[in-house]
Amino acid sequence: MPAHTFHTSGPLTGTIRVPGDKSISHRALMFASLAVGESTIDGLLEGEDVLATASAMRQLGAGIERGDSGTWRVHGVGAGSLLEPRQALNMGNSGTSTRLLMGLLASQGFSATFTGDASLSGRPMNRVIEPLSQMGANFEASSGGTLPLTLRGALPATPITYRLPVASAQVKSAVLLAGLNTPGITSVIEPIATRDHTERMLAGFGAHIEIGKQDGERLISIHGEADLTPQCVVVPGDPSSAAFFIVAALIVPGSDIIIENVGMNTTRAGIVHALRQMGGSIDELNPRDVGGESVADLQVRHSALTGADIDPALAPSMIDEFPALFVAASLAQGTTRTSGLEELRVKESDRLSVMAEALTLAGARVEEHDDGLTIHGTGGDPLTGTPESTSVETNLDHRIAMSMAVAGLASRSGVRVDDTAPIATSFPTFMDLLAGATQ
Ligand SMILES: O=C(O)C1=C[C@@H](OP(=O)(O)O)[C@@H](O)[C@H](O)C1
Ligand SMILES: C=C(OP(=O)(O)O)C(=O)O
Repeated sequence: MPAHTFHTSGPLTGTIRVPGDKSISHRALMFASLAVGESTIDGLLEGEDVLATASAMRQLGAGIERGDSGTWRVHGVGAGSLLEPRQALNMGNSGTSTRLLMGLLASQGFSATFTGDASLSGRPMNRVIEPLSQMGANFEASSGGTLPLTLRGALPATPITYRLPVASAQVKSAVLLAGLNTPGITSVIEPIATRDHTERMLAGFGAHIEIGKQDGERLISIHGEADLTPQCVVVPGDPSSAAFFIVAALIVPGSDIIIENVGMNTTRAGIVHALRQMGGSIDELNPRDVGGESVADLQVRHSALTGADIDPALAPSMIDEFPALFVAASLAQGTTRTSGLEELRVKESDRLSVMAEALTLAGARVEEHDDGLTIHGTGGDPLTGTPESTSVETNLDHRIAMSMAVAGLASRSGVRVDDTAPIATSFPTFMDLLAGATQ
């Protein structure tokens, strides 16, 4: 449990690159494992969550190696030819690995057991158990639908049309992945659009996938049984990781930094809109396309932020960025109100209550509601917490650790984060990049 105290820093300057997108990295490994032949992946995020996906796919029969140059090679076996794992699949801290793989295995003719760490073992799996049971899979789960759980796939599974009761890309993806090895058409209706990497990448791997509308709602249909073709995937930088450096540069006086190669897919870019609404200076340089995804270099300059009412419709496009946004709001002039964020309570930690408590300890004025936080900012003055450095509990949540690290940069007495180890799940180079950018 390495604790670390983050102190007021000099301005963030220079040019940095954040690691590859976590959502795209998981999917690249999974889809390449399903395509018969060799795929390559450049820019893969080598964080613990993605490595958990890699080791699960190896247990399921794929060949996966990292070359010396950092290119990953994946020898896929085919969507209908995965092997029964001999041991439980340990998903660590990763909800995405768990829910997407549950989908994938729901239409295979064998059983698999999923385990995870204390955080993951508290997260709701009924949201995927429900539609996958409709497709014919069987589940033995802890009461309340949590890990550890054992899934017995259905072969053949039954195609369904499923309307998402919660805006979740993981649930959407689980159903579509179950549909890959299911005869017929499996469809998901998405009343509120969520990140669309699964649809984009499955199409790129040659799956027959259609996107349309039904009663004004997004309808995604996959034709099984699918044959995927190997690809050379290039993973763009993760906007969710960039968010910590964007906020840090906005709140630390004198900062002017360039973050290269950041994914700007509109289903992920909500944080940039919200921070601009608060007066943040964020310029998109050199916009381009990388591997079918929009990418830009972001120039971010210190800005006098003002509080704002954040439109709840933005939530799905910045769901993992709210902890960082709350830090920006704590330093803004005036009040920021957020709502529609119930989903934050079922992430690696309850991100509404954990951030409310952590920021309050650090000296921010925060009110917690059922579905959001209201934050009264300092107007740019440093946060003034307890006289000794404020000690924050990470709760096995990487985004809490990194957000409070950023809060420490704008804090009079520093912020002590009790456990920085979870940062390695999504952003293993965070500490080094932060030290380099604030020199
Ligand atoms: O599909 C994905 O890659 C993800 C979807 C989101 O979760 P939900 O689907 O639970 O909203 C997000 O929080 C997670 O970090 C990654
Ligand atoms: C919620 C997150 O990830 P996951 O659901 O994959 O654990 C996250 O990275 O913030």
